[in-house]
Amino acid sequence: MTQARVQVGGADPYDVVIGTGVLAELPALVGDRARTVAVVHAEGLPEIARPVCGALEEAGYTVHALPVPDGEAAKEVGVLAGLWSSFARAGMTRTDVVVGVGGGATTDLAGFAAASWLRGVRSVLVPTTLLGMVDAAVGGKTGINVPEGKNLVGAFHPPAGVLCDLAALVTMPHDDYISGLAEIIKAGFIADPAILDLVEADPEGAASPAGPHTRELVERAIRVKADVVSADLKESGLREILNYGHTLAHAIEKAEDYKFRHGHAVAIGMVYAAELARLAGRLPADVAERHRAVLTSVGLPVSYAADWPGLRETMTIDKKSRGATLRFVVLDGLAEPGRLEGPDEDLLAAAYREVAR
Ligand SMILES: NC(=O)c1ccc[n+]([C@@H]2O[C@H](COP(=O)([O-])OP(=O)(O)OC[C@H]3O[C@@H](n4cnc5c(N)ncnc54)[C@H](O)[C@@H]3O)[C@@H](O)[C@H]2O)c1
Ligand SMILES: O=C(O)C(=O)C[C@@H](O)[C@H](O)[C@H](O)COP(=O)(O)O
Ligand SMILES: [Zn+2]
Repeated sequence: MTQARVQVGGADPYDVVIGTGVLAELPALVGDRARTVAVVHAEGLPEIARPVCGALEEAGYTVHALPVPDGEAAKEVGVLAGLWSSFARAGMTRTDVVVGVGGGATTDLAGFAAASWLRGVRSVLVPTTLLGMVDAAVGGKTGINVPEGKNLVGAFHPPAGVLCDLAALVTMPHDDYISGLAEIIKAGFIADPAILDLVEADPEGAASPAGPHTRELVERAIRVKADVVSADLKESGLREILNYGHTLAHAIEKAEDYKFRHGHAVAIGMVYAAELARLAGRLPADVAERHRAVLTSVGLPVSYAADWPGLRETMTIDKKSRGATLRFVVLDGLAEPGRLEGPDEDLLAAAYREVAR
């Protein structure tokens, strides 16, 4: 299978390589200044880390495989502190490299460990989930959760490269695969409606790594993300569009003690954002309804009913807020993202009723 390459621009450009056999590029990305490489991976997935460690050992590096808890449990300060200790014991210097292998939670943690160790060492990311490939590993957002909220501690620290081996997707649990589709569909609504057409034409195919359009969906979503972060790495404006649906999503994840899949929360959050825009008279009803239809067609949730005051309170600390002003990414039409600033409380609650019904 041929490989595709998407360049991410900015001060330190890098490539996202998509295909099979991509690990052959790993030693070149780690580079010849490094001696030691820390390979951070989920403890339940040693088989995923093995070829990565093997490729590095064969290239002559001293490799330390560092298992961390599976999934979201990795994004905790105690786990990060454990990695710092491991880096110290491994004698990791500024020319050494961190490689993150796994889902978005693992690469978010590994990226932040690299960003914070010695004030920043090189990282290379090898995402092994759909969500990791199309979103988490691309763009340089790294971080961990704290009890007060999702991703509240982190850094912008772009990797030196991202290697997406599509063969990894076949072992993914179905619900985690579907979770990744939510971010692909997000890319469709904010920038590339051809994604929505592909999913709608064959929802069953879209929901499987063996589907006929998997590669195209992955590539299109990566291109959307790469274009945006190339223009605005540090989220001073444009990059906020990638946060579509995330204001409520992150509040749901916190309310569910981070046990709710990220993409599932984003699906509900996008329906909420669409309802906000519809009720504000900015988005036609059929586009709002299209959110429900396309998300439901692949098995994603579109409703959620829990304590509204609690969710509302959590949303206050969203990173897009400025002072006391809550700000949402909304759509004024398909692929026409805008902002809704300081919506009144009645509107916020009314949109939530549409999600909770
Ligand atoms: N940094 C960013 O820009 C960004 C963007 C989107 C999401 N995220 C973050 O990404 C995380 C979600 O990522 P995710 O959906 O990959 O979840 P995840 O990292 O929790 O992985 C989901 C599950 O899949 C398992 N897994 C990973 N690869 C596998 C494979 N090939 N085969 C079988 N099982 C495999 C993992 O062990 C885990 O149990 C969230 O923390 C979210 O906040 C970050
Ligand atoms: O890359 C971005 O920018 C995004 O917002 C992508 C999101 O899908 C992702 O979940 C991100 O981690 C959320 O960022 P946060 O700044 O709201 O924590
Ligand atoms: Zn997300």
